[in-house]
Amino acid sequence: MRDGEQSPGAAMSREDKLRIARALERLKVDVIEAGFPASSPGDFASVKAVAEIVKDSRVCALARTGDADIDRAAEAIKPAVAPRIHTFIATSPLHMEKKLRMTPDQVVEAAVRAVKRARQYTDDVEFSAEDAGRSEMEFLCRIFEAVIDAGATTINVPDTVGYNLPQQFGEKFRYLIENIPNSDKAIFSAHCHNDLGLAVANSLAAVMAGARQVECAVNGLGERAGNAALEEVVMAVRTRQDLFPCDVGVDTRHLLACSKLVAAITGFHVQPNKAIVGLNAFAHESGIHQDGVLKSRETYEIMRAQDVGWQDNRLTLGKLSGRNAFKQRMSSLGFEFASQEEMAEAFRRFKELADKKREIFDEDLMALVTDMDLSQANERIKLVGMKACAEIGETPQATVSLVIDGEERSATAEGDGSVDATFKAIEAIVNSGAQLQLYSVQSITSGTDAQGEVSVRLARDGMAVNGSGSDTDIVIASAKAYVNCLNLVLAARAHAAAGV
Ligand SMILES: CC(=O)SCCNC(=O)CCNC(=O)[C@H](O)C(C)(C)COP(=O)(O)OP(=O)(O)OC[C@H]1O[C@@H](n2cnc3c(N)ncnc32)[C@H](O)[C@@H]1OP(=O)(O)O
Ligand SMILES: CC(C)C(=O)C(=O)O
Repeated sequence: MRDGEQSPGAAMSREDKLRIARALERLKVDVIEAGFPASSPGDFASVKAVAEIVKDSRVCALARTGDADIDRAAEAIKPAVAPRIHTFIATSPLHMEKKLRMTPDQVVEAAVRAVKRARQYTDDVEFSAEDAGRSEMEFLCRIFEAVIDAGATTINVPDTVGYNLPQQFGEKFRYLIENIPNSDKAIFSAHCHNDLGLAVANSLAAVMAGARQVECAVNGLGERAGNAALEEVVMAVRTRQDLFPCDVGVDTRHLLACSKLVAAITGFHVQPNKAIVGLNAFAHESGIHQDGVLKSRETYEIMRAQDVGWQDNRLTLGKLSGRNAFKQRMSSLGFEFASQEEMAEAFRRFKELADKKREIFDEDLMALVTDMDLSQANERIKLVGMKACAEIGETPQATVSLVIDGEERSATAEGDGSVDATFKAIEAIVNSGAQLQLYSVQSITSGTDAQGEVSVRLARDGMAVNGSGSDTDIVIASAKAYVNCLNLVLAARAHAAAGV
């Protein structure tokens, strides 16, 4: 949480940190580094609040080597069941000379003094040699031996600027553990940054070489290009138990929920192709893969989607998909083909459509097999008026007027926000019984006058329908998308009723 928050733009309030701390505890992480209490009164209060509520994980606070930082950290974590102080100082020639303006001897002295002071507050003290990735090995051995003697129980080796390569980083751990006389009295830890995209690989190399703590962040957040992604480190160790000499205690079924919470709080959304928690991490688009997965999941999946919190894997349909996936999806929508010829003809038309359209939705498939062109579907419902009010301290309200088959009807409803109130007002008129499965807004261009494009997915009777609407006002765009979806649902239902 501490380094994750160092992502530019990801600063978190006390309430945000509490929500994330609860999620991390549910995930069963061993240590939550909650913040840097000396950095501000607000962060001090956040760390203290986290220390007060977390019971099952250690709660750690970061501090520079100065007395004031250590004392502030100690005060913040005092309420914790298992408090840890993490103190650090830079050890690379560049940092010592240019940033700290200290000699190596002064750095060792400051480190030892800080660890001893921290030990007066807790017997769980971590020491980090900042920029260890560019530090001299002999100096690292010297300072680590000294701080272990002073009482440090965890020795962290940060690749602060993400400069190392996996083999090299692993070698460093091997060298340190073998050459520091008292290395057996501390747990060695890796803290890797992702400047070269190697944070996870370097962390894993460190574990192979003897590290037993990995400092990581959900979704790989952190200073600059971020830290090692927690979910990737955890699943690599869990999935390759044949190679790792240790396991992790994390309850992986909460990984996705935790990732979503962190994304929602920080506003840093996860890219679709992100390992483990990206939307496409368990989605198969191409025919050969889909066929394999349908026959035996393991052909193209090394992990189970359910084990990291997804409901299931997904077979998406597009121009690269094959007959088996197409047939399976049609069957799940309730269509069984009467003959091979009928199936071949439907598949031919599916491919034709897929060449034109990037994503194929369920209603496109319905249209294919029922010969109806949903894009031309009659608009039985028309949005002719709407008003939405949102005032601070008042419940949002919306009034919507629709013309349905020529007859105008209006309704007013309240909701959790203007969009929710609008959807409720529409439902008060049409009473469709459909479930809202997805709502997303995207701005088509930048600027506050940009058009908002809203996508809505409604599901009914096992069929999902996607509608969209755009407007410079996102509440109106939302109403248009919902009505568009309802028209598609009605068209599909009418077709089904007509037995087409
Ligand atoms: C690698 C990492 O991620 S380390 C963690 C980084 N996180 C942060 O910096 C977030 C919190 N930081 C802050 O809020 C502020 O930087 C503070 C409160 C810590 C310090 O603020 P300021 O007193 O205004 O100092 P400023 O940030 O300008 O400079 C840092 C000072 O700390 C010193 N310093 C840096 N690391 C250490 C250390 N480990 N031990 C002792 N002093 C240190 C620097 O040399 C510099 O000292 P100087 O002012 O004598 O030149
Ligand atoms: C304080 C240390 C562990 C750190 O964040 C870094 O070196 O990147």
